Amino acid sequence: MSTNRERTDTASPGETVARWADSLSPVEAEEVELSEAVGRVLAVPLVADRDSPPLDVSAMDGYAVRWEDLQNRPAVLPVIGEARIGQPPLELAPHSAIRIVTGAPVPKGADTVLRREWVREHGTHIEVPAELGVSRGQDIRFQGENISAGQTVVPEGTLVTAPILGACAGFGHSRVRVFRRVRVALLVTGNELVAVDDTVQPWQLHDSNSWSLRGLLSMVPFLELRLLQHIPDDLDQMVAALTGALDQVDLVLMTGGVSMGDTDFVRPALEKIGATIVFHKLPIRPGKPLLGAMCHDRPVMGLPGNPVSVLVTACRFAGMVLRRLGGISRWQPRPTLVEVNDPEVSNPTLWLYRPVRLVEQAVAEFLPTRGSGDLVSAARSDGFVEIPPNTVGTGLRHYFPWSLL
Ligand SMILES: Nc1nc2c(c(=O)[nH]1)N[C@H]1C(S)=C(S)[C@@H](COP(=O)(O)OP(=O)(O)OC[C@H]3O[C@@H](n4cnc5c(N)ncnc54)[C@H](O)[C@@H]3O)O[C@H]1N2
Ligand code: MOO
Repeated sequence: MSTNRERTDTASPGETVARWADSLSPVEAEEVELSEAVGRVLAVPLVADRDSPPLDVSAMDGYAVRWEDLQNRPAVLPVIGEARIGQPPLELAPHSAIRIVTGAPVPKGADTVLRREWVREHGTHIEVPAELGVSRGQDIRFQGENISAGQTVVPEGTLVTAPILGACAGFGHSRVRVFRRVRVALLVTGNELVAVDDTVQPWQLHDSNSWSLRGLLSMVPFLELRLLQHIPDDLDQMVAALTGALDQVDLVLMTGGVSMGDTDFVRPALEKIGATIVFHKLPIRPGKPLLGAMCHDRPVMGLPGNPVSVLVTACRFAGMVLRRLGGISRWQPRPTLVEVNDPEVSNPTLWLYRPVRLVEQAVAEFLPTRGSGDLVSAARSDGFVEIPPNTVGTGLRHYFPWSLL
């Protein structure tokens, strides 16, 4: 009997979720102060307000000269002035030099800068040695050589990094249009769960999934965890919690209760409130019962409750949905390749996700693991690799760190 009876196409699990993510729209945009912009996602391109550099400037401390005045060497040129940083350009008369500092505007008429260590300095004049090789334009940063006014520095959909924040300031943008933060609800299901600071009986578990997910979510600067709720395995309570959450957020993440047990109420609860199930059960291990649904126009993801399944499905699949909602244009994963030495023959039908530790650049080793309940092996790992069906032996695999970004 097929264990994947609901799957009708041959798309890989990554493609199935990517298609869904692609069908979603990013959240609305808002304008924020530059001081609030790092880690947010640009909703408009960052455009240069003027040329960069805005005029020709010196790249070195030295002397601004005319290249043609250097043609008979040794050349002796009187120093007729000093070009300072933050002051408008001076004018260079023929057969003379102007002392200049790094970043100062190149005087009108000058086309070359001589570094001071290349010439003999005599206070009122400089001597340019015969043996010096200088090209026209030497050590000048030309107006607009980085970018011209009106051109795009980075497109919309880019996460604002430190250099982008700097570029915003450099181009005079004191306020930035970004996508508003993605609002997320985390609904953790299970009667067996107790809080981390509660007494735990042998048949109970401390809720670790909400903490694993909070760890991942807290590293995403463009989201806001609006709601975190523990729900018992009860259909009515799950319906009520889901309905409440959907009113407040852009994405609902649920853990547990999504498999075949009689008390696995995630799917029945979603169906009861009119959700469309986009997929349920993907050919992956761990995390096979993963569920994606649309409810009240909002995506809901049911992550299988086992602790490693939650982490893997969040990083590999929920991350795509989150990045898409957040407005990131390159929301598809961009995993690096690592070499692994796989002692096993992989599964003929399932995509496997195995915790690994990076041992050197682009090389990873598998950690012993007892499967999807083994949070210890995940805690000792740096991330995981994806092993497609029927992939055997040593080779390059896609590596995903424990991250939603
Ligand atoms: N008959 C079948 N049974 C199961 C199948 C199947 O295909 N047929 N799939 C298995 C797979 S694979 C997974 S994964 C699990 C996922 O099931 P659920 O999403 O319904 O998860 P639960 O049953 O609620 O929990 C599974 C496991 O994880 C522990 N858990 C749950 N939540 C937390 C939490 N917040 N913190 C720590 N630990 C948690 C829970 O106690 C269970 O031990 O289903 C298999 N069964
Ligand atoms: O897919 Mo489950 O996560 O194997 O235990």
